[in-house]
Amino acid sequence: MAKNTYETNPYAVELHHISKIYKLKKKDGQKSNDNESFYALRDISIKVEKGDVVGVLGTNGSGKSTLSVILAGISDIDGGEMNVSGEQALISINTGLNQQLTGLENINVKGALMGLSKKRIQEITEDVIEFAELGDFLYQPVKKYSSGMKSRLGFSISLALDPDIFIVDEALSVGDKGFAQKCMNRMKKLRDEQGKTIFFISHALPQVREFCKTGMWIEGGKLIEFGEINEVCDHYSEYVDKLNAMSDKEKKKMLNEKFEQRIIHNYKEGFLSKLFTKK
Ligand SMILES: Nc1ncnc2c1ncn2[C@@H]1O[C@H](COP(=O)(O)OP(=O)(O)OP(=O)(O)O)[C@@H](O)[C@H]1O
Repeated sequence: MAKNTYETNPYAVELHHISKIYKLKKKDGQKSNDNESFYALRDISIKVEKGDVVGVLGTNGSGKSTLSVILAGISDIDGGEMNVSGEQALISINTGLNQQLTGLENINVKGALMGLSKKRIQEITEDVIEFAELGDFLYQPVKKYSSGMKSRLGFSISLALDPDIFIVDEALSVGDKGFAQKCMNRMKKLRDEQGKTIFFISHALPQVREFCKTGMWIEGGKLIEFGEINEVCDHYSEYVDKLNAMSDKEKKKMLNEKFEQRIIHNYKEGFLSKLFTKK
């Protein structure tokens, strides 16, 4: 369903009514024919111009990571249409590294999977060695890495692969301050000197305001606002302040209501594709 178009298209990413559905585990006593599923994302449409830097906001469980794997082409959508112009790379805490392989082997596997030449893989390896600053840990299996070290490796590999579209999902939150700053400086260069398209998923609002041009706020799997970054951040902050002012009882009630609204009873495979996908 995801198309990759390289022609002179002003948009890096176009989402037309996309939805993502997860199956819910059966509750005790639930009948086997009561097929319940859950909207992780529902009917989201946006157009992101090439070179835009989009800050993705939303409270826990709102659907940001689900969106990141969809944008990266790792996860399929269940309805709607997605057009992507260019190569994408996801940088996240779960970086998709093979835990059994060493850091160096991971670079080789990634390069080989992408069909790169030996020479290109060698260049990428040198870039990763320089940027990640992992020293001899590169010869150790990734399962022996700390989460910050995995983030260093994942970030460095994605940078070296030089994609057109970066999707950065909370990746800086586990790195130490020095490395996070180094990554931020590099991302600013990608934005200002190379005109890369970046999706930046983060709960760090001051950083989002400073770095991004456009804001995308999702809540309960739905798109609430897509627009100028400071406006979207202001509205999102007001919402978070209101949530914080609620009593525990009110919060619980609201969370349960949000959850209920996302449930699809008697879900039938493929019904969304029929509803939303343009023929
Ligand atoms: N593989 C899965 N199977 C079932 N449900 C899932 C799966 N992955 C995510 N979900 C659910 O989908 C919803 C969206 O999750 P997602 O991880 O995208 O949220 P998020 O906005 O990234 O949250 P956070 O800020 O906590 O990282 C959540 O309710 C989550 O429980």
